[in-house]
Amino acid sequence: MNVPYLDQLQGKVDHCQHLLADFDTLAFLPAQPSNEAGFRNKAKMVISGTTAQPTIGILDAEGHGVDLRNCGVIDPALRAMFPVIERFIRELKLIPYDVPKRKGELKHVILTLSDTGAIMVRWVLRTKKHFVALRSSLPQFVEQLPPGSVVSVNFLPEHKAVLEGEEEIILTRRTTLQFELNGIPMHLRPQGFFQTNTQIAAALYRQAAQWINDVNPESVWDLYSGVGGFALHSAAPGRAVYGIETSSEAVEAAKTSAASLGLEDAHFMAQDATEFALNAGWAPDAVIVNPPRRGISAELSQWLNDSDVEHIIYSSCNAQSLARDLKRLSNYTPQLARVMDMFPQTNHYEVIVKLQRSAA
Ligand SMILES: C[S@@+](CC[C@H](N)C(=O)[O-])C[C@H]1O[C@@H](n2cnc3c(N)ncnc32)[C@H](O)[C@@H]1O
Repeated sequence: MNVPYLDQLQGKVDHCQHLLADFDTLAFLPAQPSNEAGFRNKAKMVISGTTAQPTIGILDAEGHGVDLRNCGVIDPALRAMFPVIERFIRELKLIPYDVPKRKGELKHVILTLSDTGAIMVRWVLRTKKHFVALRSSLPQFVEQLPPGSVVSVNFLPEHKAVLEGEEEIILTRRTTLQFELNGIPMHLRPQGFFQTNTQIAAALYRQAAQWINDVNPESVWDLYSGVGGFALHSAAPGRAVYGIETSSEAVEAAKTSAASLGLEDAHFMAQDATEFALNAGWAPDAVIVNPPRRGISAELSQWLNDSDVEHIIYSSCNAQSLARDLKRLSNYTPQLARVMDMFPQTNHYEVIVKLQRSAA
């Protein structure tokens, strides 16, 4: 922060070029800039303090609440929700969880904003104590939300430094937050992953779709597919697309999008990406991978390296694991890369790389 935006962006390009310097075939396209403020479509807020005076933000080193309602990277439409959240905490007498004392009920509020303006609000509670109050006040709460919004309650009974638990109850009749990126409808269920910067997510999917269409494969695997952004953008008549993702919630959301687009040759499966590839018994013409920060497994790199896959698109949020994985993909030539600034005001960025199998 406090670094002029274009200097931030250049710093990320320099960092990425440095990490990928061994690949002398690689050309960098101009980086994709983002809005430098208000770009985050997700606010993961810790609730602390008291019922009368809750803090909405993060915890300090001693576990006490620090208010971050005015954080400039959060979309203003989400920031506008914080007074509503505060009012409901007071009116329903919700007791914020006190981390040092391990007491209280309301741990977090997780908000996601769609490009349509609709919001998903997830209340993360320790126990069911406040559940009835939240459910009974749903009509009044929904009145404060934009049309198309979704409200749920998540239970995190353990005293753990994680954001959410496994059990989730959706309170609204609507169960998915709907986005529309590049004209493609996408659905997000409460526990599915969605890229945190909608503007850059749309640019990322456009870039991948352009590279896929340039080489026009008959079959594409989208590994680590989340709610299906890459697969849905890669679909075309005469082309089969397969999205593989461990979160069954995300897979269900991707299937809903594919059905609404009438895509008959788009298939989404809840499975480990490595297991899927190693047991598929066939290889597609192109593979897109977009793994978590740890990158792809050594087994998946090995399988890809020995496969008949002609093109790989690797979208990474960690250029360090990307550099390691590109080294393992020694039978492929990295051709093009583009830094996509998913996370302005931080050192983080997304980078997308196009590879082609090297001539034998
Ligand atoms: C960086 S996100 C990318 C999601 C998606 N491609 C998108 O654009 O939103 C990584 C995804 O990988 C999923 N994931 C994590 N480990 C996995 C594994 N072993 N096999 C398949 N998917 C996995 C996560 O649930 C998450 O949705």
